[in-house]
Amino acid sequence: MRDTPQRADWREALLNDYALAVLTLGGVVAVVWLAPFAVYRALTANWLAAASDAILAIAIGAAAWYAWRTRDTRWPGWVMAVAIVGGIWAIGLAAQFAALFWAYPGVLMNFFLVPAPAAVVLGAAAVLGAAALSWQELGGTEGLPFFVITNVLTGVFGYLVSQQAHRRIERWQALSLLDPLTGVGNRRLMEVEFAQAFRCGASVGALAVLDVDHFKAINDGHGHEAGDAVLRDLATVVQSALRKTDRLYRFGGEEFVVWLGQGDAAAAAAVLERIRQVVRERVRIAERAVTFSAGVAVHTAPESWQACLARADAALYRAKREGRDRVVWTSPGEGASSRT
Ligand SMILES: Nc1nc2c(ncn2[C@@H]2O[C@H](COP(=O)(O)OP(=O)(O)OP(=O)(O)O)[C@@H](O)[C@H]2O)c(=O)[nH]1
Repeated sequence: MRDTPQRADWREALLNDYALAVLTLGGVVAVVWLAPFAVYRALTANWLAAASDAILAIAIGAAAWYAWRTRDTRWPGWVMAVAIVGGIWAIGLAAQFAALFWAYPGVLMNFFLVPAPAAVVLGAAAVLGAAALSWQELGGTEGLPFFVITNVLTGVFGYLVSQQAHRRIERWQALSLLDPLTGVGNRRLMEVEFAQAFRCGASVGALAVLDVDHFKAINDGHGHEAGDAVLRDLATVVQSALRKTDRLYRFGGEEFVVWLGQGDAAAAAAVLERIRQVVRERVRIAERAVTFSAGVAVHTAPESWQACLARADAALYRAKREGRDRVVWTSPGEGASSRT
């Protein structure tokens, strides 16, 4: 039987994003373990334990829910990591020897939720805090070293595996999501980021498609390597003119996409004007300025990114037809307007 798209989607998300997988695991524990325990403690009038179980269940459950909704695991990761420390302390405070075994998955999970130094600090705080609070249950100096050393080993294992996973992901991202010639994001990264940004249905700024003018002539006249150097210079120069919130992608060939994610059309126009100026000043081939044409579309929700990009592309073709070295704007319902 073939997977439905939704099923394949959540399975892919779990397999590809280990922070999301760990948050999901935490969410499951919160729902099937902590929440029933909170109810049980309340029914047996153990109010403090009921309250702490309920707080943990809500915090971890909400973090997992938020991560699934937004696919953003940064804040949920922190919430769950801190909740884990709180939970382990609560176990120490309640002096429940058997429940101290929760420390091991907790220490391990934190390495997949927050950066390694934070996971080390949180893990140490959780284990030492719980050990100090359950000194008696651990058998004092007899049990304590075992508890600490086995947790340290768990932490070292978590550190090694999470660091290897991080490195692999970084390498994979560099190979699959960055353009090897210019170092900027490639079309695949653009699609991933646009799908993420446009999914909430709000307006996300403006998209511009930039295309180097007469690039074939540059290649034919100066060689393919000189053409490559122009593309590299152009990417560096455009990147330097962008704001922190803007994104640059190589769409393919001599075509780039700029996502001007913040501010209104006037702010986007100012950035594009800056780009035009710096490219003209700093990207040269045999002392001659290299120019580009651009089409820009201001996004209006709920337009899809594909439709927005198609409008920017249509505007680019108008810029080429009108003589190149210019920026043509279009917005939904309006005809394209030209600014050189
Ligand atoms: N050096 C180099 N050339 C490339 C690369 N990718 C595509 N090209 C070349 O880019 C050129 C694009 O040419 P055209 O599509 O005719 O466009 P153009 O000459 O820039 O003309 P206009 O866009 O109409 O101004 C082709 O010659 C491609 O071979 C690349 O990675 N490096």
